[in-house]
Amino acid sequence: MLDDKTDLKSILKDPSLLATKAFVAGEWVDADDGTTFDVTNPARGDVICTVPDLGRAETARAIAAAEEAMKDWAARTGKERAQIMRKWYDLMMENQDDLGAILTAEMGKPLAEARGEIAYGAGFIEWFGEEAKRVYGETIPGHQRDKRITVIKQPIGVAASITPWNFPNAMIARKAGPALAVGCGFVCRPASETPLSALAMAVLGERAGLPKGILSVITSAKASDIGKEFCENHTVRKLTFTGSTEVGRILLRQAADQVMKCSMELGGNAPFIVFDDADLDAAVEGAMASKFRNNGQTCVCANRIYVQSGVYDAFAEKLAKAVNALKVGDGLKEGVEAGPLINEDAVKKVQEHIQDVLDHGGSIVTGGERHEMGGTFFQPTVLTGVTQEAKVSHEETFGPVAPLFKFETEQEAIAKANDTIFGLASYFYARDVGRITRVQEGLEYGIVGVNTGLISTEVAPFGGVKQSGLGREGSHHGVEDYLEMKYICLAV
Ligand SMILES: NC(=O)C1=CN([C@@H]2O[C@H](COP(=O)(O)OP(=O)(O)OC[C@H]3O[C@@H](n4cnc5c(N)ncnc54)[C@H](OP(=O)(O)O)[C@@H]3O)[C@@H](O)[C@H]2O)C=CC1
Ligand SMILES: O=C(O)CCCC(=O)O
Repeated sequence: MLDDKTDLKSILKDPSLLATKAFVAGEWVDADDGTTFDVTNPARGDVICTVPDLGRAETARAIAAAEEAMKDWAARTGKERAQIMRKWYDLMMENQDDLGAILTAEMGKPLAEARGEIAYGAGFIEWFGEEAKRVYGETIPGHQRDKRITVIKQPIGVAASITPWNFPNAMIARKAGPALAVGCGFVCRPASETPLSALAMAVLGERAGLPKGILSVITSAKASDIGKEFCENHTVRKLTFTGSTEVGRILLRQAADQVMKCSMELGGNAPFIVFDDADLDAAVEGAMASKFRNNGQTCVCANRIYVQSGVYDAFAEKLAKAVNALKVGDGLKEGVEAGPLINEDAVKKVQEHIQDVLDHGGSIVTGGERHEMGGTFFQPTVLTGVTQEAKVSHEETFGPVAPLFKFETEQEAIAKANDTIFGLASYFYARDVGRITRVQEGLEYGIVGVNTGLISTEVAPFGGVKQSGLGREGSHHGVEDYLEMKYICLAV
């Protein structure tokens, strides 16, 4: 275990996984101009290491190399690609502890969660490697006697990704997985806060036998330059992004100039509804999992908790008890369940949302302040008496704040849950089968968790409706975003 003075490298079983150069066109490189930027540990505030600050020129080289490497990669059989991806999956799982420690150090989530993310991320590599063998086409009865119609699916071309800091491994894995599986080249630009997990994945990808140039990792401090290169470079055929709706809109506008295909996994504002016939203990367990996973910093975290009036007080009391039991601290230390927030801006947003609830007549049941550990640690918080006028009912808090709204009827709960521009994940707890059916059908969301707070898995299609995004990631549907359909009409 890392004590406060030990450096990260010294606790890794394989210190070579802590790569500090960028991976471009199959080479480990510095920036052309030699510049670097710091990667810091949000729990301690200290610098872990520096990485190269690449720009558009290096990104263009990575894109060109991906195009070149694709010629052979796409020509291989699905099974050949699958074998390399399986090896990559195995290496990720064999190195789960080290990858987890690197992830915790740069991002802050507790080690157990970080190891869980490695398994989750590796799962996408395994799943999509298997799918490589199942990129099926179609035959369609001809429209004239002498016509034969077939539909084949081909890799879309070079795919580029931009991903956030909250899942430094899994968000890349669920984009790289389908792209590489179907034969695309892949260039990723990890968040500037968390480049180390991406580089460690590339180390293992190289060991697994991914061909030179098929995968590049662009470390950079300034995202907008790399985003522009991705959108303006004519070799890139696909942009896949996870992050805020605001940045998603910018990228969609930029990508429009060359009519680039885009997948967008954007912000959420997940409602979590507890009906009066719910198993309350199960609902509290689900709310803890959904709300406090990654310290509230996921796009599928419960953001608004609606509780029916008959069980409101009992639920609030049980939830506050569970929240008070959470152990906050440095994620690299044993038993910690909630780490720091990613940065000071995140703390300010949490404070603003809490103050706004108080200004609208709500109250704090527990938490509400910076944690005594200082830095960006924040007390897990429960708020009651929250109304639709509060900011938290319209904006993602992205922090450990559980705001409880009261409602009376099923129709009211559905209407309030849908009263948002977002439509990613939603959750509800109930036992009446008629109610369960009506509510799951009535929620305008891409994902509905019924009597569960955990919905993430590589085997299901993850994605949102409304302004939460475009496309689906995971499941057999996940490869479609990286394929083009070609219709062939043969006269015989
Ligand atoms: N849907 C989701 O999964 C996520 C949602 N969010 C939401 O967004 C809020 C802000 O978080 P934040 O991390 O700043 O999210 P952003 O959307 O700003 O960042 C996500 C990624 O996009 C990059 N980026 C930022 N601006 C541009 C640009 N102009 N062109 C190209 N890439 C860009 C970032 O780079 P860099 O790291 O260098 O800034 C990062 O890699 C959160 O509080 C949360 O509400 C955040 C993360 C994930
Ligand atoms: O917050 C996000 O970026 C979405 C990932 C969460 C998940 O896959 O469960």
